[in-house]
Amino acid sequence: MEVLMHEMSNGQETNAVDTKVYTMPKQTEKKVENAHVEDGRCFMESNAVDTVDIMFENIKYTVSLGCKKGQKEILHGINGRLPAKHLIALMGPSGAGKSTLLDILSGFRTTGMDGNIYINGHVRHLNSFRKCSTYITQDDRLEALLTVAENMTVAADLKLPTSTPRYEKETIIKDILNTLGLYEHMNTLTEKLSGGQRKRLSIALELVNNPTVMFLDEPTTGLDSSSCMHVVNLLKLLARQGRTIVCTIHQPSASLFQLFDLVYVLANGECLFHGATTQLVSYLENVKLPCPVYYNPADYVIELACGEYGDDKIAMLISGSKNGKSTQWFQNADSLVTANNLRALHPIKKHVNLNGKSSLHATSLIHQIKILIERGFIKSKRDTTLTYLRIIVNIAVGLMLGMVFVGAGTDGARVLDNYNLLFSILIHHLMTTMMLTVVTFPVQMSILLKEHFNRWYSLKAFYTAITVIELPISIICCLLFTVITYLFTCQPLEMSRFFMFFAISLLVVLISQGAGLMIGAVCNVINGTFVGPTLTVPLMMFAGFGVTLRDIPNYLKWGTYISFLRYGLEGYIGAIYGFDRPVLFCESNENLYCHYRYPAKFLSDIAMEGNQFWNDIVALIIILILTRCAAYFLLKWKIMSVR
Ligand SMILES: Nc1ncnc2c1ncn2[C@@H]1O[C@H](COP(=O)(O)OP(=O)(O)OP(=O)(O)O)[C@@H](O)[C@H]1O
Repeated sequence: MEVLMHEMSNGQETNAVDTKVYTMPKQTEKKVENAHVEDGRCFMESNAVDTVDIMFENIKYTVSLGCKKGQKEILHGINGRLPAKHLIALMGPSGAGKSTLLDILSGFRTTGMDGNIYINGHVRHLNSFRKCSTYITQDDRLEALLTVAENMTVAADLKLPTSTPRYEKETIIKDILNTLGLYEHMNTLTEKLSGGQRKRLSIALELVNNPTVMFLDEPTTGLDSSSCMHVVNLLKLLARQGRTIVCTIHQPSASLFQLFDLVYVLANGECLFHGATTQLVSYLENVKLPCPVYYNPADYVIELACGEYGDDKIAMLISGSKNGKSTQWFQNADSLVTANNLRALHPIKKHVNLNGKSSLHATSLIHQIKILIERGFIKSKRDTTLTYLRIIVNIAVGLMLGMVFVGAGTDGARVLDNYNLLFSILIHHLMTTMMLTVVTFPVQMSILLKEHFNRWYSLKAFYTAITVIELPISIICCLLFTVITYLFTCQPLEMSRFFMFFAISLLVVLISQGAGLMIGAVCNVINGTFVGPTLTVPLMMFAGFGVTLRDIPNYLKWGTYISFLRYGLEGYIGAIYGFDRPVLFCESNENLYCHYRYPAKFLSDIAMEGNQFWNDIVALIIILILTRCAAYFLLKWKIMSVR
């Protein structure tokens, strides 16, 4: 990995292309409480950082409020400067626009945005910027069933080039965990970590590829004061190492506030103050709104921003900061590097392909799939709900159906019972698989959004991996269920019929998963649990449940062609009663009239043909491909739409 290193010594920066060991300046090291810095060295000593200075000008952000409701401007032409090696706080009351600004600066949101963002004096090129930046969301979107070390290894395997030797990856992981005080929790499952540890793990994961710019949305929310100090101290340490660190924060205590180098105060999408934390009190005096003695300036400025002292005060602050344009209140305002000088210091590297998307990820598609599959299998092994419960439910329901419909498969007098059984089997496969996906996918979706944005892997890799991971467990559950119901209910003991039956079941399971993914990609859990079962009713009707296919009105016939349950049912009927099945033995009423002794009679009554099996298989395969493709494109759309 070819990177430029900025060696720092006591705040002075010199460019160096070598990989010299960076020793923390003793003063800084002392200040950073609890930071685990081994022998005064830190993990990024060999992963040099090219510093990034961010400027933004006249940023406006507008959202559409929906059909005929017009638009709403959330950010109103704000400006600012986020210099390298600074820890910057975005502050403001709830709804001020902090998260929106963070999303825009990080490139997470692009639609509806107007204005200019410059990176080291150059107009921001989003893909290039994303390569050197990372976004840590407020909620910790972590793989709960992996240990800290496993999570870190996955991150290293995905975010570092495949050419990086294993020992180097391990050294990086160890150093990061040491620095963030997580080394002793390496083998702890992530779900067992405390809130503060989880927050630190979120940061640790994103540090693996040594990003130059870090955006953090409320990293201290939900933490006690000591954990808050710990996290912010760590961020300060990381900033001192050459990074630009921007985080939103609600209302910091005085001690927490003074840890930040710069603060950017927002109210109603406008800037009230942009400058050094140490300058806030002077600024307030300057605009004739002096901070009361013994008052936390952070609290006071938030009260002003909330309008507690009148809206005219907000207007005074906006004009005092020139809506963020003024850099007068920076610590060394005169020594700020101009845009021209920044451009000269950081010329665009000739080898950088600004239009290329190919190098957005550090590893190849195949490698990403491999790592994600490995991660998926570890999760499946540990997830008793998803894996063991699925197996148990399939065995239990299989046994129940088997006992209720025992012997129905051979008895000519119970053909209708058997027909109901086949329907029940279809509904079981549909509901258990689809609803499981609908309920569990949103959790995966939130992790996907974070990891995909932070360039861990492509959507193709994620989608391929989840498809592959599901396959073995789906096959096992489906096989167990099929064997139990097939044997208990005495379906024809012919290998070919059994496998035909199993093939139909498996295809229905896989299609139901695809349908669950489609719903899960678009809906949240609540909407999904409503939409899923609601959609099954027409699917059942079009399959011939309660109404024979012949009796469905012509204008609704199209439904029978798209209902995969129809092909499933027809396939089952073909496997059980088709292919010239001999005359059935009427066990329960041997001496009486047995209406469906001849399978052909039954097929004619339900308006199905017994020889359609292969057509049904082809139709199911086509529907499977279509649902899987649709789920992929819906996921892609979802990812784009949240931005
Ligand atoms: N898509 C949207 N549609 C309508 N309004 C939106 C949308 N996104 C954000 N807003 C509004 O923009 C304003 C700023 O939201 P934002 O989440 O940035 O605030 P915030 O300062 O981060 O608040 P908090 O601290 O409570 O998270 C809020 O009033 C919010 O309701």
